[in-house]
Formats: sequence, C-alpha cells, structure tokens
Amino acid sequence: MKVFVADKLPQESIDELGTLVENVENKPSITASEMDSGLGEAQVLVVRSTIVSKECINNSPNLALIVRAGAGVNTIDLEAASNAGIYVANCPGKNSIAVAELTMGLIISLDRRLADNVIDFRDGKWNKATYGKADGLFGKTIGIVGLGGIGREVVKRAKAFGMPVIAWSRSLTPARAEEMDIAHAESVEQVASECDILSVHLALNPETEQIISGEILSKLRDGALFINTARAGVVDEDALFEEVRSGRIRAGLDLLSDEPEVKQGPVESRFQELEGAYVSHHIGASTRQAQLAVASDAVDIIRGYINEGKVRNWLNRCEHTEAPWKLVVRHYDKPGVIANVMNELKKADINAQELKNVIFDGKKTACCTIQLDTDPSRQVLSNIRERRNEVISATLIPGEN
Ligand SMILES: NC(=O)c1ccc[n+]([C@@H]2O[C@H](COP(=O)([O-])OP(=O)(O)OC[C@H]3O[C@@H](n4cnc5c(N)ncnc54)[C@H](O)[C@@H]3O)[C@@H](O)[C@H]2O)c1
Ligand SMILES: O=C(O)[C@H](O)COP(=O)(O)O
Repeated sequence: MKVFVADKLPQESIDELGTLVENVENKPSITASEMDSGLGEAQVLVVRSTIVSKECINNSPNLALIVRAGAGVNTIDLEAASNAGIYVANCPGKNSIAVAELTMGLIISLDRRLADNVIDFRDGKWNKATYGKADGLFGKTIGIVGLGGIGREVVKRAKAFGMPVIAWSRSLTPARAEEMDIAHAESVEQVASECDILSVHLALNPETEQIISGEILSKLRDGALFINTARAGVVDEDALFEEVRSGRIRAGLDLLSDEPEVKQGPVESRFQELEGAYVSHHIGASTRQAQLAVASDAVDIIRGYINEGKVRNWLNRCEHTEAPWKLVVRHYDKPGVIANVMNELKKADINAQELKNVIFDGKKTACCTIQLDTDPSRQVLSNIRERRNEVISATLIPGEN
C-alpha cells in the first residue's frame, strides 16, 4: 500500500507510517495544482490545508481514503470524494487547545496593541504614551459562536480571565448553557449585540458561509473586538473590512480569503493597510504539541483502516439514508443466504442502500437489516420467506423518513 503525504507532518509520524505501509511518498511542499494530475498508486492521502480538488480525486483511481490532519475539511471536494467512493476523515479536537490559545493571544494582543508595541520598538520608538491606554479584559463579555472543540476550550480560558461568556451554538440548549455556567443566546445576532468581543468557531459549510454578515457585525458595540480563527468564509469579509477601516471595531484574524497557498512567500492583502487588523499567518493549529497530536491521530486512522477496514471519523458517510423501508431478515449463517435475498430484490429492481449483518452468539444465525428505496411486493417477500432452510423470518418495516 502507498500513502501520499501532501503537507508537512512531524518526522515521527512519517516514520510511523513507514512501519505500517511499504511506500510513503512525502511531498510536504506539493501544491494543489500539482496534485490535480493525480496521485498515481496512492491509496491513502494525508493533507493539512492543501486543496484536494475534484480533478485530483478523479485522476487518482487508486485513492480510497483521504485523511485531513486537522479539523476543517472545506479544502477537500467532499462531493467528488463521495461520488468516487473515497472515505474522508479528519482529526477533530486534536488542535483545539492550540487554536484556543491563539484566540486568547489575539484578544490580548489587540487590547494591548502588542504587535504595534514591537514594531515601534524595532523601529527605535518608545511610546508608552499611546500603548499605555489599553482597556483591560476582566469583566468584558466574550461572545462565542460555535461551541465545538475549539469554542469550548475558549470558554475555559475566557472564564480564567474573569470574562463572562455568552454563546450560540446550534445544539446549545439553555440547560446545557447553565451547566457550563455561560449565558445562552437564541441567535448569532443576540451574541453580537450583547458582547464586547465576538469570537467565531464554526466549521465552514454552505449553511455557515458568511453567517457573520454585515448586519451581525453592525450589532457589535463601538470599540468591540472581532476574532476569527475559524475560516475566512464564515464572515462577510467586505463588511468586516469596512467596519475595521472605519475604526469602529478591531479584528484579530488568523485567516483571510486570499491567504497564500504556499507556506512561505510574499503576501498582499487590503487588511495590511488597517491599523485595527492584527493578522496571523493561519497558525492556529501550528504548535508542535498540536501537530504531534494531530499527526498521531491521522496515523491511527490509517492504522485502523489497514488493520480493521474501519475509518474512524468518517465524515462523508450518509448519516440518514432516504431509504423509506427496512427489510429485517433473520437467517441461518451460511454462504449465499444474503446473496439469494439480494437476488430476489434485484429481480424486482429494488435498490438496497445500506446493509448491516449482525451475528448471534454461537455463530449459527444472523440478522441482516437492508435499507430499501422501494417497498417489496408481497410476492418478493414471499419468495424470500419461502427459502426456509436459509431464512428464519423476513419483516418489512417503514424507515424513519
Ligand atoms: N486557525 C486554524 O488553524 C484552525 C485550526 C483548527 C480548526 N480551525 C477551524 O475551526 C473550525 C472549528 O473547529 P473545531 O475543532 O471546534 O470543530 P468542531 O467540529 O468541534 O466544531 C465545529 C462547530 O461548528 C458547528 N457547525 C458545523 N456546521 C454547522 C452548521 N451548518 N450550522 C451551525 N453550526 C455548525 C458545530 O455545531 C460546532 O459547534 C474548523 O472547522 C476549522 O475550519 C481553524
Ligand atoms: O482546520 C484546521 O485544522 C486548521 O485550519 C489547520 O490547518 P493547517 O493544518 O494547514 O495548519
């Protein structure tokens, strides 16, 4: 088996991969366009932020698994992967602390204008007069949008700073908020209206794109801070630019829509002109601790795939099939029984969407649940039930949809 590594991983993890498979191709500096022509023999691809395009997927006939050594998968064409039957998995939670640390770092830096302090010092300027006017963070309300792994780590750190928390997350209930000792908001708008610092921690997908709209930003108080360590696409960047340019709010951003693809090189951005924007170089996950944790999780996912044929954190699995019917067949556990049931369904042109076979103790009998897109006729059911030396029972139940 060949594993292709298309981003920088710690050497320890590359070595560990080498103990699992015969061939590891380590190309940490490869670009997305270089990958478009395909990955040859590789069955497994490990990436960080390098874009995995539809072209790359369609030109890689041997690819079976893509592991995102990190959290966000918006850089991978999930639809193309699903259409090609390629598993996509990620490593959530392994870099949450690192991103939460950067979030707090950006907040403190903005409050004390640390970056400008340093720039002036290096420039031979001493300016306690200007930089000695910070507001302070104690008692300031932080608003958090998205209480996934990172959002929750930010809550812990904000509390340690004496900052009350108000949060919105799609599954946050008032009861859960009370348990977490934070205020529950009904909407993103409510968070923005009631906080001094707004920090967003959502995955980017079609539903969250520009969820921090111009209108949401306009709800922020004068002098508020906006922090984005999630993805550039979750905020209306034009509106953000205008709000920061006007001086009404300031922003700490780890991501920009036009950030360079390469890890080192020139950068040009309209945000460079803004005193109120502190931009870090998409380094949220880039601590050694986080990188080791993420890479070791990625290797573990590959190990599980090789040894057990199972993909942990499989993301592009259809959670709810639209199959309206379930056929539950209890049967004797011998060769050909399921094939014969499937053959009856095939003859009636009925498509099976998912199939699960579980064996009883003693390994003589089993139960097979098949999700169907159409309900089988009485005749089809009777054909299945008639195979008495194979089938114990066949029950049709309506699915959940
Ligand atoms: N700056 C960095 O280097 C860096 C590092 C890690 C993660 N990230 C970004 O941060 C994001 C969050 O990371 P995490 O580890 O907390 O992930 P997570 O999966 O634990 O949390 C994701 C959050 O997004 C919410 N969400 C997802 N889809 C949604 C939808 N359609 N509507 C409403 N809410 C939705 C979830 O409910 C959850 O609160 C990642 O997806 C990634 O884009 C950035
Ligand atoms: O989603 C993530 O995990 C981060 O954006 C990290 O990206 P990176 O692995 O390219 O640093």
